Amino acid sequence: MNNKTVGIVGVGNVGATLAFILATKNICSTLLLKDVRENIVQAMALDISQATNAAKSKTITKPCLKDEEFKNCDVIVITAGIARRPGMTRDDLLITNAKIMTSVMNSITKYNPNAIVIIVSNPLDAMVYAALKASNWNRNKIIGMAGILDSARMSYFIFEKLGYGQGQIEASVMGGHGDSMVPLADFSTVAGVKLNTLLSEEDIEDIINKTKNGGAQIVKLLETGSAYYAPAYSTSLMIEAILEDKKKIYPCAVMLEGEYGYNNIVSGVPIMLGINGAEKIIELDLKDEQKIQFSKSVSSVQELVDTLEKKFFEEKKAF
Ligand SMILES: NC(=O)c1ccc[n+]([C@@H]2O[C@H](COP(=O)([O-])OP(=O)(O)OC[C@H]3O[C@@H](n4cnc5c(N)ncnc54)[C@H](O)[C@@H]3O)[C@@H](O)[C@H]2O)c1
Ligand SMILES: O=C(O)C[C@H](O)C(=O)O
Repeated sequence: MNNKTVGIVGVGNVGATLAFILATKNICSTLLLKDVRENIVQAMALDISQATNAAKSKTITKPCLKDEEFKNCDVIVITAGIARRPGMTRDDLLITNAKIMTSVMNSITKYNPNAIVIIVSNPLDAMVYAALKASNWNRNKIIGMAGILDSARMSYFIFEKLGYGQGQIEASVMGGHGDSMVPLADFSTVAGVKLNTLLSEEDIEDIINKTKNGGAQIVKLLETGSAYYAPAYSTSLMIEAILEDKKKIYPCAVMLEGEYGYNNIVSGVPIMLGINGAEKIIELDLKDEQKIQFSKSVSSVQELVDTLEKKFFEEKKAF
């Protein structure tokens, strides 16, 4: 058993599901939970602790009602914020969640100077930007979860189309976690076999569109919120890679400083995840068409960041 502490801020659907995975799978020794809803955070800590005992896992889960109790975390996951409902895009959550993200970052940085922070709240790339801006922390320490989820969705849609290959599919998605994300069919394989060997162009196009629409599809069916099992599981993979210094390559949202030709903007790219967070950014050799799509995706995140800068950070400075 390691001696690691993971903290989760926001124990709604994604946060509570993630807590359940971490505690029952014995991924950390201590799990700290925080939420503005104090009864919920206590209920989740009790329920998850009892599940942990059923699982004979050693993780200790604690609710934190005060800022100073939520301390010395190795990894912190932020899922705090509102989720979209049918008819909304993730971008509609921008200002509400930026306020929440800024207040959460202000409250956690003081007591957790060594933490690596994983952002889940949407709109994802803009929230990573807001968290970096609120904390002034280095870019390796604040990383967004989305690429693993989007790639898992793409893998599922490939399986759905083929009817075989589950467990052998490696799909790849980069760019922002929005409608203009960039599923990379060329970099996706089934047991090493390229997609275009197995599927027609039309089928691949259909998989790409379904992947881009994967979150909205679940929002429409759920009616009251958005997906949480696949998001929580994807986040747990990032946590394991960091805590165990696995140096695994995953698509995650990070601040670009020259990579792919972009600066001061967050986007999803393959990175190496280890004990220091985002330890390396990998630059794929993209084709011209993929570069154009990536550039459109970056531009849509840039629009959100510009709105944040004008409507949120400028206004905050004025007070
Ligand atoms: N990056 C991704 O791929 C991905 C995937 C799924 C969900 N999301 C996003 O994650 C967020 C959470 O989704 P969810 O389904 O868990 O929503 P949810 O409504 O079930 O949970 C959100 C939780 O945040 C809490 N919260 C709100 N303000 C807070 C604050 N200031 N401090 C602490 N806690 C606070 C709420 O009380 C609630 O328990 C949403 O923004 C959603 O869009 C992102
Ligand atoms: O779709 C959403 O709003 C939640 C999340 O970003 C997802 O992709 O499931």
